[in-house]
Order: sequence, then structure tokens, then C-alpha cells
Amino acid sequence: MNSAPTSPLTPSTSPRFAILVAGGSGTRMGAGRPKQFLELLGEPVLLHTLRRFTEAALRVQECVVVLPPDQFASWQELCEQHQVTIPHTVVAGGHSRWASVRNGLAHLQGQAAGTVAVHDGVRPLVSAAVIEATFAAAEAHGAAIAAVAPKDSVRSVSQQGSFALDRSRLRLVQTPQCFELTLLQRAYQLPELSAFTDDASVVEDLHPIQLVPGDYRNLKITTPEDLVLAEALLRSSIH
Ligand SMILES: Nc1ccn([C@@H]2O[C@H](COP(=O)(O)OP(=O)(O)OP(=O)(O)O)[C@@H](O)[C@H]2O)c(=O)n1
Ligand SMILES: C[C@](O)(CO)[C@H](O)COP(=O)(O)O
Repeated sequence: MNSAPTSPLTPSTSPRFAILVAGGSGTRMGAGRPKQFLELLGEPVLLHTLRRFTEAALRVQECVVVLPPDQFASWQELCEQHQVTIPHTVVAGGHSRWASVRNGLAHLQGQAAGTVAVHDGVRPLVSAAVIEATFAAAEAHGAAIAAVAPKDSVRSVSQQGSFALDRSRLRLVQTPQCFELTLLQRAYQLPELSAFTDDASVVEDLHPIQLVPGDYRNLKITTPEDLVLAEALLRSSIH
């Protein structure tokens, strides 16, 4: 029997997984502890992110949280302090974001099928709408990522000088980045290239990437002013 095509009226029932990568050390933040553990309105950045992915309507079956191997105890302490009861699996990260994603994926090796979202643990303001839209696009097309148009003019720079780029042809890439699980597993068996800064770059030689409208509020907490902006957005009515 042929199965019906996926549409917004017939949501996919294939399992959904999430890998929240939080295995970095936050050198650009320079805070003395990993930025994913810094407080944002009284709660760790990573806890905000975990809450967003475990909203029931999103139907995420398992959340894998990737942490620096020497930070398991700190996260455990934070979970106790904030009485976190949200189920999640903790996995050790690697020397790069690529290695951390690969380790998170290894935990899902036993799963036969499904769709997996990879999301930066330091993007705590991601909305359920963007997560749902990215999952749905990946369920329909195999690979989908959230992205937004640049608001500023953009130039390409080199030692010879600089020149203007046509920003209407550019997009700023965010996470979540969602993939058919076996596709992402195949992509992460390819050799690592140090140029990979996101998952779409790892997958794109194997499969076309769909772009889904992201959200300007989906900040990546990278430098100190990002925390101030994130806090202001959370306090306002527009988060
Ligand atoms: N070895 C690494 C490096 C990064 N990440 C994660 O990938 C996301 C995006 O990376 P980035 O913002 O660069 O985080 P850091 O590597 O911590 O920051 P920095 O580059 O300033 O050191 C973050 O959630 C980070 O924790 C990871 O899981 N494992
Ligand atoms: C994955 C990402 O957040 C998409 O914008 C970004 O590429 C991560 O880059 P970073 O250099 O690791 O911060």
C-alpha cells in the first residue's frame, strides 16, 4: 500500500530526535566558564534551549545533550540546583563542533529511522515554530536548515581590498538544522574538514539543503553583548 504524502494536514509520525551541541568552551565569551552554563534570566542558557526542544507538541522522542567531557559534573549540579526533570541524555563532546555532532549521532546509532535536529545549545531563543517548520521541511525533503536574510550591506575582503556582495543572494545560517537520520549519519562518516562550521556544509555534497525562514531573535550567544540582547528579548513581549 502506498503511504500518503506528507502535508501540514498529515503530520509525519516518524520519530524525531534532537542533538543539542554544547561541547564548546566559549573562548569568544571569555567568561571563565562555558557560555552554555551562564545565567540568562536566572537559568542556564542551555536549560532554556533544552526546554524549547522538549515542548510536547514538537514530539521529540530523545534529546541528546553534548557537553565538554570535563563539564558533566557542572551540568549535573546545575540540573539539581534548578530542579530539572526534563529527560535528556548526556554525551561527551569532541575537539570541534563537527566531532561533537558526530559523538551525539553515535548515541543514536541504534535508531533505524527518523529525523534529527542539530541545534546549538547556545541558541536559547529558538521558537517552537522555527523548530517545527525545520523538522517538517526535513521530513518532506531530507535536509532543511533555518536561515535569515542579512540586514546589513556585506563586503568580501581579502589582502587586495574589498568588494560589495549582492546581499539578496546571501543568507545567514542558523540552527536548527534537520536531516533524515541515516543521511546525517552517512555525511558524518565522510572525513572531517576544518572548514565545516555547520551541518548543512557536511551534508550538501550528498543531498540538497532546503532553507526555512529562521528568526532574527534566534541569537547565537557568542560574545557578551549577545547575553544582554537575549535577556532583553526574553523580558520583552516579542520573544
Ligand atoms: N568542540 C565543540 C565546539 C562547539 N560546540 C558547540 O557548537 C555551538 C556553536 O559553537 P560556538 O558558538 O563557536 O561555541 P564555542 O566553541 O563554545 O565558542 P568559541 O568559538 O568562542 O570558543 C555551541 O553550542 C558549542 O557549545 C560543541 O558542541 N563542541
Ligand atoms: C552552526 C552555526 O551556528 C550556524 O550559524 C555556526 O556555523 C556555528 O559557528 P561557530 O563558529 O561554531 O560559532
